[in-house]
Amino acid sequence: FVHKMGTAIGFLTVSSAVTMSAPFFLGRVIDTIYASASDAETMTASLTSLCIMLAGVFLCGGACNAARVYLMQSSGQQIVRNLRASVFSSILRQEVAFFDKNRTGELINRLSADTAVVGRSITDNLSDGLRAVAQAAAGVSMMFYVSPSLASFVLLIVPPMAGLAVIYGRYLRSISKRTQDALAQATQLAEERISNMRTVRAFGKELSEVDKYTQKTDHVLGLAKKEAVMRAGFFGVTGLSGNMMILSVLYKGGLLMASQHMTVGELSSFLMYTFWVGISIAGLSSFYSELMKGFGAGARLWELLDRKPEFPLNEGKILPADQLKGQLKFCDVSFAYPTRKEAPIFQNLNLLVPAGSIMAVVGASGSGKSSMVSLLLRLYDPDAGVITIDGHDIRDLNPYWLRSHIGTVSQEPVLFSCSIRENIAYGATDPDAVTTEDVYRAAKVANAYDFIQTFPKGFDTVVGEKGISFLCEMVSFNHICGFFPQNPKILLLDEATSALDAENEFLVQEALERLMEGRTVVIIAHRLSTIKNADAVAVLDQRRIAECGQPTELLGNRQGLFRKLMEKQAFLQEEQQRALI
Ligand SMILES: Nc1ncnc2c1ncn2[C@@H]1O[C@H](COP(=O)(O)OP(=O)(O)OP(=O)(O)O)[C@@H](O)[C@H]1O
Repeated sequence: FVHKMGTAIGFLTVSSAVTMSAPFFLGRVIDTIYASASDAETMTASLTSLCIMLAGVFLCGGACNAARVYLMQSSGQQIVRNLRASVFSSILRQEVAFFDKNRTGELINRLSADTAVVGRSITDNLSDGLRAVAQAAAGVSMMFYVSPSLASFVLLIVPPMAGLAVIYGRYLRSISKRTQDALAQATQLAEERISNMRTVRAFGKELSEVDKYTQKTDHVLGLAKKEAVMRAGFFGVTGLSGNMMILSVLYKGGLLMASQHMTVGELSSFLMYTFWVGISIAGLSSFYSELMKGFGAGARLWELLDRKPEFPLNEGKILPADQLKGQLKFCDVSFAYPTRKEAPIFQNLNLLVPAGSIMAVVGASGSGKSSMVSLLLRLYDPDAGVITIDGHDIRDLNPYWLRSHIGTVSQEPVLFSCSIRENIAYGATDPDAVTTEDVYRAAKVANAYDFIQTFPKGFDTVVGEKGISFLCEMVSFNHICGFFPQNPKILLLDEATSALDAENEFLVQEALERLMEGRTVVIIAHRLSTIKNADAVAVLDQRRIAECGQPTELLGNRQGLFRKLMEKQAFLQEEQQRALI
């Protein structure tokens, strides 16, 4: 990169030198024409040779300029690419709580829009800016060389213009940050509504959502208009002062010519230099505005790039896999989600899941069943207390290692929009090494093979529908279990309630039961059959485990919470059946 930039700056120097020497030589051409105007033959000869030489020099300058633009642009695109990769990597490293606080739309906006703004500001813009600086400097020097007195007169205009530029730059920087923020909010709104389109449609909110989005974009538009007014004012003033400058050069230059202090060629050269300096200053001011915009967007990016995730990603203790028994223990665990500190989910929760046993967790909706799973996966850390696996605090363990030894099947698995085959292989350590046979074998273990074959495209079906994705997750999970060395000792299952039809549900259930053998299982249970087959049931209530014991034992306690919960469920099921009839 440094090498490329160095070469580009070399080309820039040559092309600018050629450009900036042009007015000087053109002045000479004019003087030649003037001096030999009466002698046509001499004039033709000297004019031809001068013009041929100059054309060669200009050709060289043009080529250098093209090379500079190419090099700058390509290294600029390289910077944008690297920036995008680093920002994406930094986002993916953050702890789960970070994603509760920062919405997807906003992060996507940083990844696409902010990187583009920063990219533009340090690529094309930097290249044009450097050129403008070089040309302005050379132009001013040449102006002094041609006529020091005229130059000092003209340059009186520079200090007030510089002051104006500084004020304008400051304003632009702040407004650009506000515009990017407003844009992020609009993107976030759009992202949420598009991804929850079903809800929007169900409530018939399309028009009001369009209104809301329009309001957000109106805000962006308002800011953009303010920026436009500022820009208009600034460019108007710079344009006007440029013209005034030329006018004053002609006036004062004319007087100097009259007093024989300047030739017509010198005045022409000077005028051309004034033009060049004017153009370069205009270039500098747009360079400056783009740079300020880049700083505005960049500030948000650096913030993200510099952010250290609260949890390590891949450091900590690794236990020998064959020694892992899978005993799980919650000791006095208290926890509240970082975004809702005022609403604790657990307070002094205690639970022991012996190695190799099946623990069904039940509780009312919102009692924190899924939160227990999140804590076990170390997506969040408890505020107090410890969670251990075989007596080891999970905070001391390597999170990668921990998660590779815990198999999870969630209620609503979100898969990527690729084929079932690719989704099945996703869980593997090296998805590229997974063969078609591996995929089929995994599908068979999960009882999903026949089901998947019923789709017209079989394993090449692109995942989307809920039922299909659930089965795929099953298969991918089996894959990890059965064919890969990790072979998770611990399973965390969030039992599906409704995604499948009766026949497939039976098949999935059967596959799950086969998988549970010989592993420690924590299952968020919704079915009575699952609960009855578990070794123990834990009932979550009031931020702790209210009851824990064998299912039959707990059912025996008529006043117990479990019994009440079950009665309610049985009642509800009866109601549902009656409604169906
Ligand atoms: N990421 C989060 N940030 C803030 N609050 C959350 C988050 N996830 C869940 N909660 C809240 O924590 C509480 C417990 O949620 P949790 O999903 O663990 O309950 P649950 O028992 O699994 O419920 P359900 O049976 O409906 O899935 C709920 O009030 C929920 O709104």
